[in-house]
Amino acid sequence: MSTWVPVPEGSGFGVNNLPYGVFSQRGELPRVGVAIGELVLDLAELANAGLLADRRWFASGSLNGFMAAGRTVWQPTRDRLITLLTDMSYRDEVEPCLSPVADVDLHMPFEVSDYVDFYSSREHATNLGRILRPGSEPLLPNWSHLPVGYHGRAGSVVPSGTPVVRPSGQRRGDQGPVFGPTTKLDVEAELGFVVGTPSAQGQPVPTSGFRDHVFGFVLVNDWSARDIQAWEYQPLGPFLSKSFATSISPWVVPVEALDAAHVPPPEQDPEPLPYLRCAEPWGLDVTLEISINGHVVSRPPFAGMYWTPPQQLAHTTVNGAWLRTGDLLASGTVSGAERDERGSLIELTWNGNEPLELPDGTTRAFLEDGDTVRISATATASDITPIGFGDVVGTVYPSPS
Ligand SMILES: O=C(O)/C=C/C(=O)CC(=O)CC(=O)O
Ligand SMILES: [Ca+2]
Ligand SMILES: [Mg+2]
Repeated sequence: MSTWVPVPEGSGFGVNNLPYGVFSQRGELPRVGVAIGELVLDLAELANAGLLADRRWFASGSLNGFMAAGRTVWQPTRDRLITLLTDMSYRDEVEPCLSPVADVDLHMPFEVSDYVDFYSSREHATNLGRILRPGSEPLLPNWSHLPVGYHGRAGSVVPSGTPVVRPSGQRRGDQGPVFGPTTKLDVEAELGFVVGTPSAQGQPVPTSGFRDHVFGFVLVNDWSARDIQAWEYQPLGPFLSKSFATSISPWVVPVEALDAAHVPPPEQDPEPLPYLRCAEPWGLDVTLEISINGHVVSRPPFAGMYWTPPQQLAHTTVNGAWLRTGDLLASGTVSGAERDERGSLIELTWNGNEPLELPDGTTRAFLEDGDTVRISATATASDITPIGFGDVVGTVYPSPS
């Protein structure tokens, strides 16, 4: 499959990807677009020109309408876009609908309904257990029987580029709690998936229903204040330590685009209960990359995640809780077995005890004001053109207090 659009080598946005996002030209209203190479294809304009069936989903400041329309709309739209971008005979009509991504503003791609965050990397969960609960078993007995998760704060999910203001809160002190700006500001590199088609109240979605309900994947940075977290989290889990900002990437990679990147996930022992079994191999051969101020500090491998996206979806709905368009379910921090595969600073620096040395001569235990964190990811099966997720970026601003 080759496109007439010039796609630079290694772009990650080839015609096999076509991620959806929301963008605006200077002075114009946001609308839906698709990334190809270093360009964005304006779907509202394409529909205006009579080249796409329906305009109302695309002349919109969010993907929610299109996502709610379901797979019977997503699939023909994707097929049509591939035709328009590969068949030379459409070039003259389609070209006016392309603009350089560098010339547009990218927005929040969808409105988040609910936000769930899992804890599905065995390596991450083991590291956090060792750091936060030394002297006890790092993994609690439930961990290998269900994908542990918590409901996060949907309203604090922000698009890439949004400044992250250093949060204040309580942390443990020698003579009782201390209040002030966090001294342990951290990141968590994750992939998230977003629900398109809702489900009915009381009707669990099986693992085999993943494709019917899920629209696509984004990158997630679950910013975390580790000192606030360590003091507040027992027994109900993280609250203010993670609700001040969660950043997502602007491009939503369609579920189908990743079909070529599936790999068998790690073997699950003990065998999960029947509702968590999954016939398809839903490991994803995606490598994330975390950089601080332009220096790569880690490359976490998503293929090693113990609990897979369909298992997370089935677990979320097994009690009859229903899905809504815009529900965002994040994987949990992606960490591999090697030090340079860990998905958070608390792991990379072992709670600040082993600071990272950056090539610019500075060291980091946790984030400093002014630091810019960039997380990117690519699916790179050997026989496919790499599929990029773009990136999610955030700069730390000082506490206002
Ligand atoms: O082990 C803990 O108490 C806490 C762990 C986390 O902070 C992780 C969390 O947000 C879930 C994840 O990203 O894996
Ligand atoms: Ca997290
Ligand atoms: Mg909520």
